[in-house]
Amino acid sequence: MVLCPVIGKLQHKRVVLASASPRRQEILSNAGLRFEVVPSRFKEKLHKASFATPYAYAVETAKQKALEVAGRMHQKDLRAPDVVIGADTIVAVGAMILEKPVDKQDAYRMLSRLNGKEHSVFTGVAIVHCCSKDISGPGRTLRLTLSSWAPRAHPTDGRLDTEVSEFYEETTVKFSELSEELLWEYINSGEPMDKAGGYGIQALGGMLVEYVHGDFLNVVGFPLNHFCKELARLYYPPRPEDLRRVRHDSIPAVDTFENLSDSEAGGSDPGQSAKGGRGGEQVDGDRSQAPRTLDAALNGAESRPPFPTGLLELMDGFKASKVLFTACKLKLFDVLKDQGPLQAVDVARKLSTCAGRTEQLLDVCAALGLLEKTHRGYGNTEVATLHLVSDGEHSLQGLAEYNDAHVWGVFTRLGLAVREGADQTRGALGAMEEERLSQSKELTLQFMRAKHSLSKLTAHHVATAFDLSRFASACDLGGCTGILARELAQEYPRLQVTVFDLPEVTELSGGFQRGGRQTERIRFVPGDIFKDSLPEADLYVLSRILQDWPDDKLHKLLSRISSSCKPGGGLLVAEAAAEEEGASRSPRLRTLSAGQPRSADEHRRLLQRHGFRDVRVARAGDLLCVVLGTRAAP
Ligand SMILES: O=c1[nH]cc([C@@H]2O[C@H](COP(=O)(O)OP(=O)(O)OP(=O)(O)O)[C@@H](O)[C@H]2O)c(=O)[nH]1
Repeated sequence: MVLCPVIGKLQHKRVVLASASPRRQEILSNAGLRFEVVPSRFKEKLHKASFATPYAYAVETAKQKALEVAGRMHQKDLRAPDVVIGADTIVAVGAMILEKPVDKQDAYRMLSRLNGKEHSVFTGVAIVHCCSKDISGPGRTLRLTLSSWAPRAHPTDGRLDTEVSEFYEETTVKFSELSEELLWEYINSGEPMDKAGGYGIQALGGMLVEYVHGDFLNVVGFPLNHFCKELARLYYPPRPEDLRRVRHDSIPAVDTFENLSDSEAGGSDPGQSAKGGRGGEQVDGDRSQAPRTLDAALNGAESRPPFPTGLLELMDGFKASKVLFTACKLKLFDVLKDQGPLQAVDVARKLSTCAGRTEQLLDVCAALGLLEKTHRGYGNTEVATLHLVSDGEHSLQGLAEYNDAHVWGVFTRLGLAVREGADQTRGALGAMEEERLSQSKELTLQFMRAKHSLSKLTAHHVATAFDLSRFASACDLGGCTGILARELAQEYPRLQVTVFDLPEVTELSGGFQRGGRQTERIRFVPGDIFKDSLPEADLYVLSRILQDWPDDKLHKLLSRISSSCKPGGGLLVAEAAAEEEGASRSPRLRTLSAGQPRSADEHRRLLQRHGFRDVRVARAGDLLCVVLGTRAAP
C-alpha cells in the first residue's frame, strides 16, 4: 500500500471529519489529510440489542454521525462537502458494549469489567461521498445509493445523494490485574471520561495494558491503516477484467451496493444481499444497473468509460503551477514563515495586495497543500517551510521563479515550435537555453538559482550512487554553481574537483559558495563543453545535461569526453530516470526536460558506443538514474 497517493486522492476534495475526538483529528492530520472538523450531533443512542454484533453497532453509529453532518451542511448552504468521515469506537467484553463512561462510578464499573481480561476494541468507520444535486435536472447520470436520512431533509430544489462506504477494525487488548487503589487513582486522573471503555491507551491508560493485538491507532479512535486500504479500494478501482473475476468470486460487493439484483450480486439467494441492509434505499429503480464500485457509481454504469479524473487534473495543472509561482513571487511563504499564521487581510497588507484576491490565492494554496488554514489564519505547511521559503536550506524558490519567468513563456510557444518543426528533441528547454544565452546577467542568475535548488536535492544521491574513491580528480561538466562538486569533495576527501561551465556562469558562481574545507579542492574553469578543450580529470561528470540536447550534440559531447578521458578513467552520468525504472511518482519533474528520459539500457548502450566498458547503473533518490562507465583502452 502506498500511503501518500491514497491520502492525496482526497487532496482536492472538501473533506469533513464528523468527529469531536481530538485523537481522530490528530491521527488524520498526522497522516497528511486536510479536512475541516464538524462534530456530529447524532445522539449515540441506537438500540444495541438490535445489532447482531458489537461492530455492527459501531459501524452504524459511525455512519449516522457522518450522514448527520453531511445532511446538516447540505441543508445549510445546499453544498455538502465531497467527503464526510465518521467514526465510532467501542469496547466489547463478550456481547457487552462499553462506550464513554457517564461518571466516575460508570468508569469504575467499566474498568472493573476489563480488569485482568482480554477485550475487543472496535472502531466503525463510514466514508460518505456526497453529491448535492438537483434531482429534476437534466442529464443526471449519477445513480447513487440514497441514504435513509439525508435526501428527505431538504425540501424541494436540491437534494443530497450519498454513497457510504463503511468498515470496522478490531483490536484485542488485555488489561493486567489491577488493584482497586490503582483503578481509583486512574479514574481520579480524569482521563477515562471521554474515552470508550473508560481508558486512554495512548496516555496513562497505557500502564494498565498487558498486551495489544492489532492496530494500536484503532484503540485510540481511528484505524488509519484500514482507512487507507479502503481509500485505495475506492479510488483505485479494479480494472474491468478484475471486476469480471470478482463477480465470479465470493468477494462481497461494496457495502453501499449490497442490495444488488441476483445477477449483479452473483449470489443465488436474492434475500442474502438485502439482509445487511446498511446501504439504505436506491434512488433509481433499475437495480440490475446499480454500480458496484465508487468509480462505476460516479459514471452511472459500468458500460460508461471511466471518469477521466487524471485528464481533468491535467487540464487544470497549469493553474496550480501559476498559483504556486505567484505565491513564491509575492514571497508569501517568507511572510508566513516569519509572521504567520496570519489572517488574509493581514497577508494582503504585508504584501500590498488586494485583500479579496489575496484571500482567494491563500485558499487555493491551502487546497493545494501549501498552506494550512486554521482559525488563527493561514500558515505554511511543512512542505512550504522546507521548500518554498527563499532562504531555506532545501528551498526550491529559485526553480519556481525561473519556471515562472521563463519556462512558462517558452511553453506557451510550444504549438508554434511543433508547427514550425523546431528541434523536437531539445523542445522547450532548447529554446529556453538559447534564450538564456542571449539574455541578461539577471536571467543567468535566475537560471543558476533554479539549477542550484534542484541540484541540492539530488547532489548527495549522485555523489554516493557509486564508490568513486578510486578517482583522484573529477570534472563536473556544466557543473553550474558547483553544488555537486561540493558534495563530491565532501564525500571523497582526496578528490580534486573542477567545475567547467560557460564563462558567464562561472563568473557568477562565487555568490553560491558557502566556504568550508572542501572548497580548497574545488576550482571553477570557464569554457564551453562543445568547443573548448575539457580540463584533465580521472572522472568526468555529466549531471542532468544530456537530456537537454539533441542526438547530434549529445554524441558530439560524449565523443569529446571519450577522447579526453584516459583509459581506466570514468564517466558518471546522472539523468532523469525513465518511467519503467520506478520514477513514476515524479512525472511532472521529469517533464522539466523536454527530452524523453532514457532507460538504463539506453544509457548503457550510449556509454558503450563511446568507448566505455563495465557500465553500471544505479538509482539515485526518487528522480535520477546514475550510470558509471570506465574508459576502455582505445
Ligand atoms: O484508548 C483509547 N480509547 C478510546 C479513546 C477515545 O474514545 C472516544 C470514543 O468515543 P466516540 O467514538 O463516541 O468518539 P467521540 O469522542 O465521542 O467523538 P465523536 O465526534 O466521534 O462522537 C474517542 O474520542 C477516542 O479517541 C481514546 O482516546 N483512547
